[in-house]
Amino acid sequence: MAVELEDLTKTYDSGAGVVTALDGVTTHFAEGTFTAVMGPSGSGKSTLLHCAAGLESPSSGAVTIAGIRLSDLGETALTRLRRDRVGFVFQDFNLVSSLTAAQNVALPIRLAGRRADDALVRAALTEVGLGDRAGHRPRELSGGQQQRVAIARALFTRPAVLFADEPTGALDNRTSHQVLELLRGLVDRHGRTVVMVTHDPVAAAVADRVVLLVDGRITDELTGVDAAGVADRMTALERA
Ligand SMILES: Nc1ncnc2c1ncn2[C@@H]1O[C@H](COP(=O)(O)OP(=O)(O)OP(=O)(O)O)[C@@H](O)[C@H]1O
Repeated sequence: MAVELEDLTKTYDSGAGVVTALDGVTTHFAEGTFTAVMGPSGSGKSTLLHCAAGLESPSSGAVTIAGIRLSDLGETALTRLRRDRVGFVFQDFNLVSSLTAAQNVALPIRLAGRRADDALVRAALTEVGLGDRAGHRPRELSGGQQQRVAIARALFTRPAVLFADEPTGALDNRTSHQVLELLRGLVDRHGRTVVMVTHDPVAAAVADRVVLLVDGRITDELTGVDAAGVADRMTALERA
């Protein structure tokens, strides 16, 4: 199993009182599968992704990535696991504007004090269809191409799972489609594991499974549905 979540809770104690962002989430993400996480605004989607990726620690419950229980790790081991076993992409790409695509892909490895092999960097860019853009800086690339560089960077260490928080949120329909096709292909052809938060039923329908979150709880799971089916379910949820 790539990722297992066991009775996860997460509460935030802000000035205005305690907010329960996750309220007993148990699920798993199998290797070589593509899962979409959907739900109304504030339902806990980003919190779920951050806890599952080890970016935030849950208030209770357990996260296991590739058989390693995160709560068993000290700070150094957790940092290493996050760097080597977890990939993360964001809505706004988070590339360094002064660096080329190749340098962006190599950056996490270099920050870890290691050398990134040029041929491997080029292979990572080729895997996302950008083998000929290695020397381009982000401003010389389209939004979709920038997101593909971010995906190449996230996958460079061959992580057990790629988490994506609204990866197509800043892209137009056509470019979104290309990024979703890429993610689908990474799962189908390379056996990667992808977990993606999205608001878009069209994006969710590309996944194998759609997990629906409401008020920090998983209320439903859909498989084999098209975009209209996902949209209908979301509309029903919002009316409920
Ligand atoms: N750092 C924080 N401090 C306090 N409350 C927080 C914090 N992060 C999230 N929350 C609260 O936890 C709940 C879940 O937030 P989360 O961002 O996970 O939802 P979401 O489903 O990703 O929302 P959206 O679709 O709007 O991005 C919300 O009520 C939010 O206000």
